Amino acid sequence: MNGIFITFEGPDGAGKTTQLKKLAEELKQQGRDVLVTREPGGTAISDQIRSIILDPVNKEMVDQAEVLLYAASRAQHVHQLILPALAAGRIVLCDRFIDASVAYQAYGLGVDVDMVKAISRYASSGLQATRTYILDVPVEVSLARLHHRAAGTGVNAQQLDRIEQKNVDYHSRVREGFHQIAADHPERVRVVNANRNEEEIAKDIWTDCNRLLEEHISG
Ligand SMILES: Nc1ncnc2c1ncn2[C@@H]1O[C@H](COP(=O)(O)OP(=O)(O)OP(=O)(O)O)[C@@H](O)[C@H]1O
Ligand SMILES: Cc1cn([C@H]2C[C@H](O)[C@@H](COP(=O)(O)O)O2)c(=O)[nH]c1=O
Repeated sequence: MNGIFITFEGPDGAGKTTQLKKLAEELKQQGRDVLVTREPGGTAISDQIRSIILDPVNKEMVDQAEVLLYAASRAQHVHQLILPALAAGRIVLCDRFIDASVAYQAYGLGVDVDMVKAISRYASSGLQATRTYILDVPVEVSLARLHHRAAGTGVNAQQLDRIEQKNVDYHSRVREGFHQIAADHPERVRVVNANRNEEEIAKDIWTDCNRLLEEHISG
């Protein structure tokens, strides 16, 4: 694996996609070969699984099915898209990865953490991110951003996806999960205060990413 795998994590509406796009633009301006992708999704099969997972109609989905569907989507994504891109030396920027399963399914739903990690490891054949940016904001802020974005596109609260519609307690547990992940993996994870304006956040990520790229080249 010659490429670099960078993931963006954080609660729904924290601003991950906004920051991922900004970083992708900066890297492309440097002439780097960048692949932007997301989970669940990234391939045709993974996107079909995404539709099932997030469809608000599927309210009766049991926790086991949810864990396995995210893992199935990830398995296809990793093997069909991410690993070949990394083997070709590309920089892969992924909107969510295994940490999301740990935060949402383990901490959010209460599924056993080691079980979620083991299933994720199997799905991804042990692939780990080189660097993970966790965008951290209070839950009220991320949910307000989410609703504001939805309103801007004419989407009402009932039309939010199945996970976004979960209650504040659930989203608070997810945020705690991300904090625990950061504490467990200080070498890989950078927590970014996302309760600031977009440019300040982007500057911090860019500074860290540049350092990472230099280490990668010299190492
Ligand atoms: N720093 C910021 N300050 C205020 N608003 C922001 C900031 N960053 C992003 N937003 C806005 O918040 C909304 C959510 O941003 P974005 O889609 O990037 O979040 P996300 O974390 O990718 O969401 P999701 O979890 O649903 O994928 C958008 O309307 C975006 O324009
Ligand atoms: C990978 C992954 C994602 N989720 C959740 C997190 C979000 O609520 C949705 C994805 O929607 P987004 O708008 O693309 O962020 O799915 C999860 O619960 N578990 C996972 O492994």
